[in-house]
Amino acid sequence: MSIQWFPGHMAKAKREVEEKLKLADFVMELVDARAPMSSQNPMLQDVLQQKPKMIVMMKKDLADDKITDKWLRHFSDEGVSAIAIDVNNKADIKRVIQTAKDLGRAKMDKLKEKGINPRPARAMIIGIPNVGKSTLINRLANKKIAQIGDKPGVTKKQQWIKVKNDFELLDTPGILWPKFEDEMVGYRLATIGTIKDQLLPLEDIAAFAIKYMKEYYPAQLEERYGITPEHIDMWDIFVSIGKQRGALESGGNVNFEKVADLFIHDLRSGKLGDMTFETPPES
Ligand SMILES: Nc1nc2c(ncn2[C@@H]2O[C@H](COP(=O)(O)OP(=O)(O)OP(=O)(O)O)[C@@H](O)[C@H]2O)c(=O)[nH]1
Repeated sequence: MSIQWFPGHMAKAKREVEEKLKLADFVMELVDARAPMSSQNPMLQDVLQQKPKMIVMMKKDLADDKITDKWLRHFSDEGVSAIAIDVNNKADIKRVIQTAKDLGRAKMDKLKEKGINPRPARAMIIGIPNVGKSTLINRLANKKIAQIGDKPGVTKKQQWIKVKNDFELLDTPGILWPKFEDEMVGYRLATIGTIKDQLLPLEDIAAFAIKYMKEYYPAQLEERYGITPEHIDMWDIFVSIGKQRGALESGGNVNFEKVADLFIHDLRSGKLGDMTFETPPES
């Protein structure tokens, strides 16, 4: 199944981002550390044109550290400065500020060479829904500015916030929607809770994630649900989880929807451990 956004919505979001971008010297592109490529927006590159950008891999506390390191090497090989952060870690926020300051300074030095008076560099945060844009803006601003929600699509409507004396940040982020030409992108984003659950059937999302875990994180599946490599059949796996966790209907049959719901809840809340659902192309 492929997911379609309304083309009108996407075009409007792109126009809005392009408008705001005119004001910014550089961009912080936020991606989810658990699916760093799928949570990038393919349109961003042509929207950005020549603007410098840094990538901030959000939610690293929920991702697999080994794969996060691989992604950081991948972005570095591509010549993009990237950092991985847990938004609730103060040292990580300092690293965001330092990386942004360096990127901004490079841009301002170029202006100085052209004889233009230096001023604080201006940054804008861009990312797909629910990636953590508002939370990061608030941490950088050191106060509550943007609306935060744990459901996609909460950020609404700007001024410049001074981030220490290092740079200025636009108080509203740019939202670009993910694109699902590859249905795997849709499944990865649904698994980590970035797209609305209504877009794909929950049982399909759970089946996708269980299959991925069987291949890459079998120990975590076994530890919580007793699912071993002998469990080959997805039906069998759902029944096992359902019986073990009491996801039953009144007649004692396993309720598949409940199983999918509790599994996805366990996964998103980190109860199944830290995981990443996408590896860099070369690995
Ligand atoms: N564990 C963890 N959670 C995070 C991190 N960053 C953000 N979150 C959570 O992710 C959820 C979404 O964050 P928001 O800041 O609302 O995301 P947004 O990108 O502004 O979302 P929209 O308004 O939908 O565009 C919230 O529940 C945050 O607490 C992080 O580094 N680690």
